[in-house]
Amino acid sequence: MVAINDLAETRSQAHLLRYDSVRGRLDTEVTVDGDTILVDGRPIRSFHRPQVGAVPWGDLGVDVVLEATGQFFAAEQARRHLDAGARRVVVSTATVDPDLTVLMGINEADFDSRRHRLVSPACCTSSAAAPIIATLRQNLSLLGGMLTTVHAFDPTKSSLHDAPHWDPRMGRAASVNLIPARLKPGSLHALGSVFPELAGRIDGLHVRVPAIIGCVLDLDLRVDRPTTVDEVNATLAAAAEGSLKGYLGYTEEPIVSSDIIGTTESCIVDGGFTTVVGDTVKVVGWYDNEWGFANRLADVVALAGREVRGATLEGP
Ligand SMILES: NC(=O)c1ccc[n+]([C@@H]2O[C@H](COP(=O)([O-])OP(=O)(O)OC[C@H]3O[C@@H](n4cnc5c(N)ncnc54)[C@H](O)[C@@H]3O)[C@@H](O)[C@H]2O)c1
Repeated sequence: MVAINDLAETRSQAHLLRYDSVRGRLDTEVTVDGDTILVDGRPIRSFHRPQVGAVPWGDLGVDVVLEATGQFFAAEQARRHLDAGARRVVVSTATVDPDLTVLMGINEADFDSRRHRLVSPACCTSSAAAPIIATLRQNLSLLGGMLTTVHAFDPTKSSLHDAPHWDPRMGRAASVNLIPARLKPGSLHALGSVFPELAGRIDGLHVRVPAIIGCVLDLDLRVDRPTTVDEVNATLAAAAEGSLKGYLGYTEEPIVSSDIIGTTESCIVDGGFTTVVGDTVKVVGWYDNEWGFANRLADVVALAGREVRGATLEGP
């Protein structure tokens, strides 16, 4: 890592790297020298520039910028990092207009370093649904779907008290409410772009709840032929041990959300809840919205950076 840009002062960034209320204390030396953070002796420059594209990434020799402020995920904004000299940009959420949405384990082979300069790994929820969809569509044609995720509250909401917000529900105190919202267009675009048969045929909502980390996904898919719980579970369990190992997990243990903190898969299917009624298959899966998704971000940053130095760029 070469540099960080955040509104927070350097000491505060270093402190939050060392101490985390969920993951505990980092077992590595972190010190500060002016506007440089030293992690195990390795220097990381720290900038504090609120405008996107204000850090001279080119001068710093940066290959990939991870745009993770939550403010600049639209392509028009995130591309300013490219104007500032970054070779590639990965946005940390689902967006409607990336050069490519990469769902690890599913379509990373589509990544073309020459054409794809702005890449999205989707969001934690769409990347949790994706390995289930990718697995079941191999055996069953998918006609449509609905999903609900019960999701730990996150910094996009007011946490402690009611506050003004463009979405009145999102402004309400997240620590004492269940707060429903529709899935964002970026999440739907991510799934529809990688699974074209579901474009316009999948939707849903998330319900933010007062848990610090952890989400449970309830995914209902309409399928084109009769199936059984055993067939669905066997297919998902096989993928978890085979083609999607590391991205999809499978359990029949009676777990709750605390039990998935620190897991690295995009989703862990809870086979005990799989249900089939008529042409509808319900699959339930757990995911760590922070550490699990951070692992996907790291995967996609590595993918975007891998060939960057040798790549010949197409277009501006
Ligand atoms: N938290 C999750 O579960 C989760 C999961 C998947 C994706 N995401 C996505 O990741 C993004 C960030 O989420 P987060 O939970 O890490 O939020 P966060 O609030 O913890 O982190 C955002 C950081 O960006 C900094 N920042 C804000 N505006 C800035 C600006 N103009 N310039 C520079 N720095 C700025 C903030 O100081 C903060 O440190 C969002 O797009 C979110 O949708 C979050």
